[in-house]
Amino acid sequence: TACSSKYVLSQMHPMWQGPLAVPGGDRQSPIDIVVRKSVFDSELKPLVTDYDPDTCQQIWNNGYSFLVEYDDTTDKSTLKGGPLQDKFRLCQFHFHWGESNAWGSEHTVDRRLFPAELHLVHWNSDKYSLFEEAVMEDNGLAVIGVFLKVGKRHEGLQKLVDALPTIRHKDSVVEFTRFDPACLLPTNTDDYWTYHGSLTTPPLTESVSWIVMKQHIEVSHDQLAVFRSLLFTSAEEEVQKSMVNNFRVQQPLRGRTVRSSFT
Ligand SMILES: CC[C@H](C)CCC(=O)Nc1ccc(S(N)(=O)=O)cc1
Ligand SMILES: [Zn+2]
Repeated sequence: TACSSKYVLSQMHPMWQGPLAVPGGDRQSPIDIVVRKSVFDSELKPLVTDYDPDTCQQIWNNGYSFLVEYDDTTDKSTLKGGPLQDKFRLCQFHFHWGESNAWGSEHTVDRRLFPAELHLVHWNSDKYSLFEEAVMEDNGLAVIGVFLKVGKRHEGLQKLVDALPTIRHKDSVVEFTRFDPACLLPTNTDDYWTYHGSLTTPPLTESVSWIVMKQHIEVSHDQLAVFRSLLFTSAEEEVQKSMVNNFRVQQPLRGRTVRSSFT
């Protein structure tokens, strides 16, 4: 899909972590969510996700994370409600993780780090006709963030974990069908924080309505270990580098308010 091919353009080695010159740069992501400074907003609605597993197409290693991509040529897998005024189309989901269980998430809650974080990426199909248009607009994207904790095995995740050894190297892709991303959402999707931010990898465009779930999901130690068996490097490269620590450091809040859907 468009979102995926474009994503490969933006794949960068984590070395870019530095303060890249970003237009404006006053609404960058990720951030630390300071719970006691978040503001309850009673206008915030429950999230409404409507994902069709038949739109799942492929899974691939883009040299920074692994992406599960969805057919976003129709409104078959959508997100609406929450803080959003429009309908958003799912185009892909991916994760960020650490080399150890002590860190790996991009967002933090009162400075608390999680071992990994899931991002479900959607674009505003009411206002734009293509992902790459939406990615440049300030209300173009909506990304749901879900924290992962190490605990019991996540049955729904296992199908995805089993596919990872087939895409160990950068630019490898395999067909991946009939995966319902709703199984990766926590049981409670009514409680979330939301704020206006950016993509967390280049082009770092400030086009994202972030929706960070309060409730985490659990995955097993072994499942997370398979994430770490992926490689940043392609098959040809002599030195193979483990795909770990593919997260961006927290960015300044710059006066933004984080709203909460719960008290
Ligand atoms: C013109 C298209 C441009 C290359 C964007 C391609 C893309 O989809 N990038 C992307 C998506 C999600 C995140 S995150 N980690 O969820 O903030 C980071 C980067
Ligand atoms: Zn991400």
